[in-house]
Amino acid sequence: MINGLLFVTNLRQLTVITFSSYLFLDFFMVVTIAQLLNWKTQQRSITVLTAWDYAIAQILDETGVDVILVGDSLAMTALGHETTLPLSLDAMLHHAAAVKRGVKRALVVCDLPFLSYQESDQQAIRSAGRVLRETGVQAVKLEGGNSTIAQTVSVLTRIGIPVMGHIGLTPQSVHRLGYRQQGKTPEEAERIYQEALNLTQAGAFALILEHIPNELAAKITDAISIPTIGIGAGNNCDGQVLVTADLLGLTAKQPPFAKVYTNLREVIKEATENYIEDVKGKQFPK
Ligand SMILES: Nc1nc(=O)c2c([nH]1)NC[C@@H]1CN(c3ccc(C(=O)N[C@@H](CCC(=O)O)C(=O)O)cc3)CN21
Ligand SMILES: CC(C)C(=O)C(=O)O
Ligand SMILES: [Mg+2]
Repeated sequence: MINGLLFVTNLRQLTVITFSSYLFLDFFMVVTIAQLLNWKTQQRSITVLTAWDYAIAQILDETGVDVILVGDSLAMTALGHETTLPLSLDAMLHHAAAVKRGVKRALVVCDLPFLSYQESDQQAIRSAGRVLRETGVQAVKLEGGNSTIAQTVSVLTRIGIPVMGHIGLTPQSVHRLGYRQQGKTPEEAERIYQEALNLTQAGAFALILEHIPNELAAKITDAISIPTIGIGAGNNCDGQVLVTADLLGLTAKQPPFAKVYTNLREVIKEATENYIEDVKGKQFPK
């Protein structure tokens, strides 16, 4: 309101005000799937981060991040498993419900764990249905883009369950693919491109592109109407996702494409050492 009064003073200020009120509105608006599509057309980058519990989700939501993903990477980062495969649907529901309780603004998406959707469309409906009913999150994500997976996405979408796709490096296939970059040969790139079209056609509302060449991610982003969210897929996607445990430096080792913004392992160690010293030295409690 105060800014609105200021704009009459000169034209340069008007530009500043308009821009800042855009950010201001973004910050207080609850994020919807329709908004993600708008942001793609406006070329306003979509920010996505993972979360695994209430406290982290609440902190991330307060920053104004757009989408919070309850990623099955929590099997590795929070539960200590070697891969994402051991995570059960019940364990995922437990984490997703906690995350959702911490979120007021961001759109919350939950990964469907390994073998909670690949068996049949019926299994996918039951699993995705449980995720929505028992946790309150707004959408599910599943891995792959072949015709079978696209069919599953189509079935879920048609019964009203929003689905985010995930192609390129799909960690639930680690024993077949490893963690190498995907889509390096022209044949592989063409297959991944087709998968992006399949999933768009099937009704997915957005696509994760993981660990594929920049040019392939750019080509897919240009070709499809839904937002692409990259991780190790270059700077030409409609948004980016990072595993929050990597961003915070909670993980001992990160993928080559991750950016570590702070070292919480060190911060936690120092605080803990200070506590131990205080107790042993009778400095706490006073
Ligand atoms: N903490 C964490 N961050 C992630 O981004 C993440 C997970 N966990 N768990 C699930 C998957 C696994 N991811 C990974 C893990 C390792 C590489 C990696 O080290 N790639 C190397 C070597 C691959 C190889 O040959 O084995 C590369 O140069 O591509 C990539 C993605 C991404 N996802
Ligand atoms: C890295 C993101 C896309 C993910 O699927 C996860 O964290 O499980
Ligand atoms: Mg995942």
